[in-house]
Amino acid sequence: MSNIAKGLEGVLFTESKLTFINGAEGILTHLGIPIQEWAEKSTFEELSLALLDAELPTAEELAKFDAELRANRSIPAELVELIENMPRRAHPMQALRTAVSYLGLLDPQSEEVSQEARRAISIRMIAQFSTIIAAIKRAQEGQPIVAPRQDLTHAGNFLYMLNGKEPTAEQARLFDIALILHADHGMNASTFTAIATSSTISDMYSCITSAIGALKGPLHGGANEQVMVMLDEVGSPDKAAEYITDKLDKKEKIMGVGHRVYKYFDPRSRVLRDYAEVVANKEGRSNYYQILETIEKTVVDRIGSKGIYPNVDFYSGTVYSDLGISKEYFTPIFALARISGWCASVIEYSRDNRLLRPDAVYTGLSDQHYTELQDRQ
Ligand SMILES: CC(=O)SCCNC(=O)CCNC(=O)[C@H](O)C(C)(C)COP(=O)(O)OP(=O)(O)OC[C@H]1O[C@@H](n2cnc3c(N)ncnc32)[C@H](O)[C@@H]1OP(=O)(O)O
Ligand SMILES: O=C([O-])CC(=O)C(=O)O
Repeated sequence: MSNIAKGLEGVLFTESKLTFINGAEGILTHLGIPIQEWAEKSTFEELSLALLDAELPTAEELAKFDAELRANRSIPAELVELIENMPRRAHPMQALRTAVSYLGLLDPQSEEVSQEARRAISIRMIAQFSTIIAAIKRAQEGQPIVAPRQDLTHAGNFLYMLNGKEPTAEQARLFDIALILHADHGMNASTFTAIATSSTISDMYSCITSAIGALKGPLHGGANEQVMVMLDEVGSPDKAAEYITDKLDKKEKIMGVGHRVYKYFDPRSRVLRDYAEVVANKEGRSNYYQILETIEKTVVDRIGSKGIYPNVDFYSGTVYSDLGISKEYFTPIFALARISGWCASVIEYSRDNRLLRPDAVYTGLSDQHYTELQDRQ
């Protein structure tokens, strides 16, 4: 009987210097630095550069990178036109997948796979993801697309393009922290997908388009949207415990809890919970937070012993809601942050590439012969 690692659980397929996770204790570090410190002291721009180069940048390197990001925010007019003409009913993740694939068609460097080209394309994609996602939202809502500004931070400019008005410094910083928390997470399904694509020596746009497809599913990045669906279904805090108990009795999954690696609190969920609480204390928005608190308690009491605790997707939506972002855009926002981790991981793996090609235990028939169609039952 062969040993099958179902879901590749626990399989080590490469080495990485970027991200360390201790799932039993709920520890996450990038370049050895705890995620809480990145969230408190850094910026999305700095973490993105640190991941791309696998080292902490100097002030000069960061300033150069930041300037490159700002200079590359605009997207080609052909892509704006495509976004404006996309079907309104499309989910924004479908739209993002198509837009990124199209961006690859428009980039004359897209087929280059040297490390230098991969890095240059990564910088452009990190810069342009925010413009694409904001444009998709504006177009889907029938509003004019807002051109990027160079004088705002990455997070501030995204909120500006999304809402058509400049965010406060507090809003921009809150969003920056959310981006930091989502930027990278080891060999998660979408990063693995990006690496699997790059391992055939395919181009960056193909890697990232495949990663977007993997992130979209509700067992991965799509869970943040589903948490909001659940909150709306629950409706009020007094109904939350019964709702969860009922779901667990029926052996249904609760969205935003459980994780392949964390068997304790995902540290990112703790940071987001603190911000969600701040948001909750603002007038009129406490309902969601109170429902989440009750769900967390009910889940941990009932199945915490199985290692089921809130993950990063549990509290993020309440923070985004406060920034005026509707739930269909929660997963695109995840992609807006994870683009850095995807690009950095592809670059890291490509340095010493080996084709990814696992195997399956064959359980089908043997010693068969072809039966003519008319002779089959
Ligand atoms: C950014 C991210 O990708 S974070 C994850 C986002 N996804 C979600 O929030 C979706 C909800 N969560 C899940 O579906 C799962 O926890 C996953 C897919 C994330 C991880 O799943 P796995 O590692 O395959 O865990 P597995 O399915 O083996 O679960 C172990 C046990 O916990 C239970 N369990 C796991 N997650 C949940 C959940 N969300 N709700 C209820 N029970 C759960 C399983 O039913 C199983 O119980 P059993 O041993 O009695 O059969
Ligand atoms: O690591 C995982 O499997 C999922 C996750 O939390 C992430 O991608 O942020």
